[in-house]
Amino acid sequence: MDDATVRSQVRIPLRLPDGYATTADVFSFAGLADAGEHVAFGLGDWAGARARAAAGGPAPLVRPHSECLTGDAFGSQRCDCGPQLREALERIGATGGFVLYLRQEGRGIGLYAKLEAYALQDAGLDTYEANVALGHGEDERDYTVAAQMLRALGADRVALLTNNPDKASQLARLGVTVVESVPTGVHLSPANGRYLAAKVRRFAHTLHIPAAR
Ligand SMILES: Nc1nc2c(ncn2[C@@H]2O[C@H](COP(=O)(O)OP(=O)(O)OP(=O)(O)O)[C@@H](O)[C@H]2O)c(=O)[nH]1
Ligand SMILES: [Zn+2]
Repeated sequence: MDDATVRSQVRIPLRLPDGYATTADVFSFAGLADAGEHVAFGLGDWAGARARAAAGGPAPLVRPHSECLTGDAFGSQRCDCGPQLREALERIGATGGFVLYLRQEGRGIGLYAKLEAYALQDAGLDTYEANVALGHGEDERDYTVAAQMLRALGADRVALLTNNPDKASQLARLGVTVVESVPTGVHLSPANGRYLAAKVRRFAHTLHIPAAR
């Protein structure tokens, strides 16, 4: 795996629709393994958290978040992406760390294919079967760029904010020291129950979904 470098760093004040406000240092990169414009958001005292980790202290909290236009920007209820991103900004802001915003829309198949996969789910397939019916893998994400970004940021010993064991195992294989995986909250909506259940059943996500009443 080749090294990437930080290409630019700029400060952006953030205010979310619910009023939550914070400031992020947003990083771009040169030399990433694919052509995506992946960005890292340094939140809270990320520099202090990084320095403490380098001195053998606790590892900074990092969320590798795969892009979901419908959920992250438009509040789609079909998934849990928007609330997970919101949760990550606040939790990582409190402790200092990074959100890696990975341009892996639709678990790597792209936005148009994800919308087609939604239509197949409306016809009865689960989220993974729908990908396969479209000729894709169940989950096409490769986290090489996430490992490159962490190395470029000087933060390759991390606590991961995720329920997805594949993120932790791929990053560990890529040389990142994953001290622990910290689960996110469960963000159930009227329309995402089957989707969350499929993630638990098929890909061993560490989500404890309350039983339906
Ligand atoms: N193909 C496909 N992609 C989906 C569907 N629903 C959501 N996604 C995508 O799945 C990805 C979810 O990303 P994350 O929230 O980072 O990852 P995760 O695997 O759920 O793991 P966590 O870290 O626990 O949230 C995004 O890229 C979404 O666009 C779906 O039904 N089909
Ligand atoms: Zn989503």
